[in-house]
Amino acid sequence: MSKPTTGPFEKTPGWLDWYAGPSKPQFVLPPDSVDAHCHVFGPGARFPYAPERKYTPCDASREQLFALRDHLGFTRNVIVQATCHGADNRALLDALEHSDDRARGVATVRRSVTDQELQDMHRAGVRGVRFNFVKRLVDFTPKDELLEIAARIAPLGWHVVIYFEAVDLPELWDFFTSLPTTVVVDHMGRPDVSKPVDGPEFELFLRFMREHPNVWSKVSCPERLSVSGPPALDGERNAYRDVVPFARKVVESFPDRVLWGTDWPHPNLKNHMPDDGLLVDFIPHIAVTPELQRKLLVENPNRLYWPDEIEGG
Ligand SMILES: O=C(O)/C=C(\CC(=O)C(=O)O)C(=O)O
Repeated sequence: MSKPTTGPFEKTPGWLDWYAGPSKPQFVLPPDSVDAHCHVFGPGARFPYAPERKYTPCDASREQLFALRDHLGFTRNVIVQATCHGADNRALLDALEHSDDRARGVATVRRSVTDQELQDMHRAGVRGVRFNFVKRLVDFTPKDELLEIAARIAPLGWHVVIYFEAVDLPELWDFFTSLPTTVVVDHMGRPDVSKPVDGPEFELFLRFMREHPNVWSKVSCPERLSVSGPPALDGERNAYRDVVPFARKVVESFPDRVLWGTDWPHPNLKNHMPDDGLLVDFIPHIAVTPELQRKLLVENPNRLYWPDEIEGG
């Protein structure tokens, strides 16, 4: 893979660039595996970062993303709009349009989006919108605006991706459970993994999934959630051990509603940048049988993002 660059923008101080030259995973991904959570950033010279952004990243182009996909052994990507591009989805759409139908997208839209724009996004491969509740990343959007958007994208067969911190789930519960679509949670609702896996905080998240069969979860981002590591660096193939019980619990409790993604290029990590090859080697620790691995990496994401290809779908 080529090396990270930055365009005309100045990166946020302390920004960690994505890892150039990741290792080859030891874990061989099953055929047709999908990296179901990743981003493109810019390049800023072509797709400027949004004025309202809370961070300025290092560029991460579609070519670099697709090179990583091939290097790791994935077949497809789900590219999620990141907040540094606000509701300007041009970089995302450009990536989808140049993916050979090997990528789908999750966009960010405002209530001002037109029906024509939604149709065009659908044609390009967008299949969902993301509602972000992480306060360091976005300004507050009123719930009535989000509900209006959800009602407009539901007839397209799209879903809603939600990103929030575990402590905020009680307050957001009624809103989340009123959404009319499939709801996909980013990174297991960001549990505090220094708390017990069978404690009340994570139990609330499990209850959220148990009681609401339309709720799915990405069991991604151990590098973001881990407190005690060890990091996926220097050949470590047993990384982020403190996250394993949480992700494994979700995979085993809801095998048909889980997704996994690299989260490349890993925005806003503060302490290290993982080697993405070693991150893939995290997967067999949380999906411990070939059947669970196939559901997580192949069947579930393809059912959600490429349903037309599934017989009878
Ligand atoms: O990439 C992620 O999933 C997580 C992010 C960034 C993000 O969501 C965004 O900018 O939209 C984070 O926790 O900073």
